[in-house]
Order: sequence, then structure tokens, then C-alpha cells
Amino acid sequence: MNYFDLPKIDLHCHLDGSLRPQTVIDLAAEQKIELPSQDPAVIKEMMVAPETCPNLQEYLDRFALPIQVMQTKESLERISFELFEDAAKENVKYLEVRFGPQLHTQQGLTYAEIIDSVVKGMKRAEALYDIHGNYILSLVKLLPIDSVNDIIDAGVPFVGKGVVAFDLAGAELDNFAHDYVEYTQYAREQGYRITIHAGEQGCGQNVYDAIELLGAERIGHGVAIKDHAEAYQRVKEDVVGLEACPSSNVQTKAIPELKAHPLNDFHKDGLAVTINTDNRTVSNTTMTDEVTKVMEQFELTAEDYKQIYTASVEQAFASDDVKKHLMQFV
Ligand SMILES: O=c1[nH]cnc2c1ncn2[C@@H]1O[C@H](CO)[C@@H](O)[C@H]1O
Ligand SMILES: [Zn+2]
Repeated sequence: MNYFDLPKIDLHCHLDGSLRPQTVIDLAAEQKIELPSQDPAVIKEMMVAPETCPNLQEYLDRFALPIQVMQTKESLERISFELFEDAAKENVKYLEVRFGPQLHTQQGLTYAEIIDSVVKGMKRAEALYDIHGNYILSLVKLLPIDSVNDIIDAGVPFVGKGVVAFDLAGAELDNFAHDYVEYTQYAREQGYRITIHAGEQGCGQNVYDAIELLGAERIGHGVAIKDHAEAYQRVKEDVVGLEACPSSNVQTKAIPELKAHPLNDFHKDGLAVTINTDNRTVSNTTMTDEVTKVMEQFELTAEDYKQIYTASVEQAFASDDVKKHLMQFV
């Protein structure tokens, strides 16, 4: 099967983990930020996380460099455009990108300016390529929680116009969901859909809580439900979408190796499994790579791929029109 040509959908991709190395070099020069090298290969090496990190934190440390050059409207717009361009060029037909507005205020940008810039970059790519997209606003757990509602408010004018959902990302502590109930409720009241990183580094109970307490319709990663019967049952009954990110999960040791990934068992049992990149640069991957790895590792058939693609369409936070368009590719 030619995985490059297959129509693909990526529902879990971080903007700050998906920069082109050359763009980091260009933007650093423009912004007078000193880099240790002008060689894209060296800069790439600084951003790619090791094949296996000791833990999630080591993986998250790779975001420091890209975030340095993501502090102006122009850079955010360019990076957003380029991500959609890169995805479109490998036949990704729909892409949901997430990022943490709080990480981009170092030079005084407002949340509204930040969100406007990335949405503009996306729309420019949508006009040029056969790709549709939406943004998800991520709150990075452990960053100050008091400005969450300001971020949610800043995104409201964009809801349904380029922004669709709210997410919690970053390091995962057990029982984190309890601290975010009022914020996700506020986000839902403002029209945001909810997806939550859970069961990646933490326990299956976190997934259960993300659904029960935070109203998550999708879960980022969620691998830990394999050891938690209640969470598993809840994901299945509620048809909660599982955003699997195979390469990232190996890097962060969420799973020991690809063949131990539970996504195939989940898929065979009828759960709504989707295949995603997480971070194109930090995980040194593409949608073609992720789909290839999964299809070959688990010897999946064209019918399996059809089911996974269809689950991605159903789970997408896209408009009915876009979903109808995406179903034409099945
Ligand atoms: O796999 C992941 N698990 C948890 N957090 C992540 C992952 N990838 C990226 N981020 C976090 O999300 C922020 C906003 O995009 C990134 O800066 C990073 O801290
Ligand atoms: Zn993620």
C-alpha cells in the first residue's frame, strides 16, 4: 500500500513540536536570537527527542528552543502556515493543531493576537492546498491556572471559525482532573469541545476522570486504559475517541516498544482509535510514517485503515460540511 498517497487525518499535533529546523534558523536570525549552529541538521537534533526518553519531562524539554522563536505575530502565522503546508503535501486532508497560548506571550502578545495569528496562517494554507483544519487551545498543566479563563475568553470570537476545542497538555500527575473541573465547564459553556491528554504517563483513572469530570469527548493517548477496566468500559460506551500517537508513546515510555502499543487491541475491540503525529519535529515523524509503522507492525488491512480513517472523521471537531467532504475520500 502507498501510505504517502492515502488520505490521512491528524487530530493530535502540537504546533510548537512541529517546526521546520530551517524556519527556526530564519526566525532566530530575524529576531536576533543566538543559535549554537546555523546548520539545520544540528538544530533539528536539538529539537528531536531521543528514541527513548527516560520520561515525559525529557521529551517536553525539547520544546524550549522552538518556543523562543514563537513570540511574534509574523512567526506564529508562518509556523502555522508551514505546518499545514507540510501536512497537505503528504495528503493529510484534515488537521487539528493544538498549542498553548500562554507560551507565546514573552514579548507582550495578547492571547487574542496569538490565536488570530495561528488561525490566519492556517487559513492561508487552506486557501492554497486541499486541506482543512482547526485549532485546539491547550492549557499546559503546571503553568499558572488563574489566566485560563482569559485564554478561553480570547478564543471565543474564533470558536467555529478556526478554533474548536480546549485541551490540557504537559506533564501528567495522577488525579489532575479534579483541579480543572470549573475551567473545562466554562470552556464548554463558551462552545468549546473538549479533548484531554490523559493516560499517557499517568494512570487509567485519569482517563475516567477526564471523561466524567471534565467532559472529554476525546482523549490524547489514553494508553493506560488497557489496565483500568472502568476507564476502558467508559471509553467504549461513550465512544470516546482515542488519539494514539505511536512514535511519541515509544519516546516517552508510555509504552516500551511499538509492538506493545494497545491501539490494535483497542481497534479490534471496536474502540474509536485514531492515528496521529503528536509532534512532527520532536517525534521526528509525519502522518505517512505513523500510518506506515502501525499498518506494518500490526499487519492491518485496507479495511482496517478505512475504519480508522472513518473513526477520525467521526471524532473530528469539524463542521458537518467538512466531515462530508472528508468522507468522500473513503
Ligand atoms: O505528548 C505530549 N504530552 C503532554 N504534553 C505535550 C505532549 N506534546 C507536547 N506537549 C506539551 O504541549 C505544549 C503545547 O503544545 C508543548 O509546549 C508541550 O509542553
Ligand atoms: Zn500531545
